[in-house]
Amino acid sequence: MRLLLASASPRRRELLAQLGVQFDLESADIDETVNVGEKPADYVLRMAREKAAAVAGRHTGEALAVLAADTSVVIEDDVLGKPVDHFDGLAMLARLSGRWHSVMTAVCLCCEDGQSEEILVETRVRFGQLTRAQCEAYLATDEPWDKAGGYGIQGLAGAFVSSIEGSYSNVVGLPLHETWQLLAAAGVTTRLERTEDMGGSE
Ligand SMILES: Cc1cn([C@H]2C[C@H](O)[C@@H](COP(=O)(O)OP(=O)(O)OP(=O)(O)O)O2)c(=O)[nH]c1=O
Repeated sequence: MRLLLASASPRRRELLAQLGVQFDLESADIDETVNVGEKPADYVLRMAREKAAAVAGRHTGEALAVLAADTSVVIEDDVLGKPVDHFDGLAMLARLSGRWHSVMTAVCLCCEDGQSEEILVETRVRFGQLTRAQCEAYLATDEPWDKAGGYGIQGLAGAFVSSIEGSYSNVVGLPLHETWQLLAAAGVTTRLERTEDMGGSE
């Protein structure tokens, strides 16, 4: 079955490729506004579902599965999306400094029969105490702007992280273990289900 990744995120593309699965890319353009009173977990699940549905809707009747995901940084039940400007980015880093927060990624897989499966994965992340100068130095790079919470654990901001509990790939945008399980349950084979190359490496 053909697999489409409904994403413009280079991180998601790289993570899905890590599973050794064949896929094509098509980005979904949806409204990412948080509804009034909406819980963070409900929000990320809705976003992943809407991204998958937007792309699946362009391919009705075709034999394919659509995978989409959404990642948000959550602190005190507030969803931190991508910073809109310097002050927003500074406020986010100041809020995360010296504290634990959650990174939630929801993954939705829409199959050709109209069925969809969703998962929500939460990783706890703690930042060490950051000075204003360190935050400013980070904001002077191009890392924060396309990332939830205004940081990328896979880049310079990896140095901000003093502890992590849970999946690392989930923070980067796609929880590999859970996505593998979701794909396998839907019959989408990854490199880990193929045995034809085994046995020749002694
Ligand atoms: C917290 C964190 C987020 N991120 C990224 C993952 C996501 O790409 C982005 C969160 O925004 P998303 O809206 O989840 O994704 P996106 O807009 O980049 O891509 P698309 O919707 O097309 O799939 O933040 C990191 O790369 N590293 C991190 O440490």
